Amino acid sequence: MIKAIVTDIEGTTSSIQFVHQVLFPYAAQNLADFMRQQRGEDAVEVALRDVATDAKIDIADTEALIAQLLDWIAEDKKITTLKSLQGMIWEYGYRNGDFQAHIYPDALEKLIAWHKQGMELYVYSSGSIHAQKLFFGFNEGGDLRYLFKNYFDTTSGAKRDWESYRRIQQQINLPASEILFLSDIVEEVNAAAEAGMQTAWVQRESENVATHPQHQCVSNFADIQVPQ
Ligand SMILES: CSCCC(=O)C(=O)COP(=O)(O)O
Ligand SMILES: [Mg+2]
Repeated sequence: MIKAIVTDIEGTTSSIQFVHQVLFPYAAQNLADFMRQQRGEDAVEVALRDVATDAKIDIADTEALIAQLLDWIAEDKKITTLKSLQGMIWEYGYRNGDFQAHIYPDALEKLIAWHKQGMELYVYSSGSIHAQKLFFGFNEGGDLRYLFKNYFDTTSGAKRDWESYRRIQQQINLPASEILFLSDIVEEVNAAAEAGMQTAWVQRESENVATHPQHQCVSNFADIQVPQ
């Protein structure tokens, strides 16, 4: 019996291209202006203090902090403080109508159907919770935030670490076996399975879907089985 579904975003509900060709470049292009305008704001300073400590940079050296953050964006680092700052920058783009977040039609259809059936839906992404709410709030499918009961990010831990899924399961407050986790990254579904969750490995761009003994293996949401 599945009572809750937790989904990844990039590569699962939505295309990798949108994240890598729209969101990441927007953050990179607007980072310097954002930093120069927003230094002094509490949330920005909290994030920058972590960046300065992690990278051993003087907190007063704005240009060095910008250079470090640009390197991390280019390397697609899933660092919580970077993700927090990216979310703040994306907010301008979404609110300005520069872009809307992508969602695959099969994901949209299934998420709506599962929600109507009373399934609890959650998101677990490396993007900050603020960024996730923007993603589903300013979405090609409309404002989809009503679909989700809660959101988890890397403050619950890294997505390839099984203990992160244990923490999420405790927050959801259901037995792990009643939670289905969806992701395009096999290491993430492996970690969720290690924590006892049911899993579906979503392989969107694959001509031939690889099989796996522990996971449902699908190419889109229409093929996901949800025993109820
Ligand atoms: C919240 S949308 C931006 C996604 C993002 O920043 C990212 O790194 C994608 O990570 P995911 O865990 O969704 O694959
Ligand atoms: Mg993903």
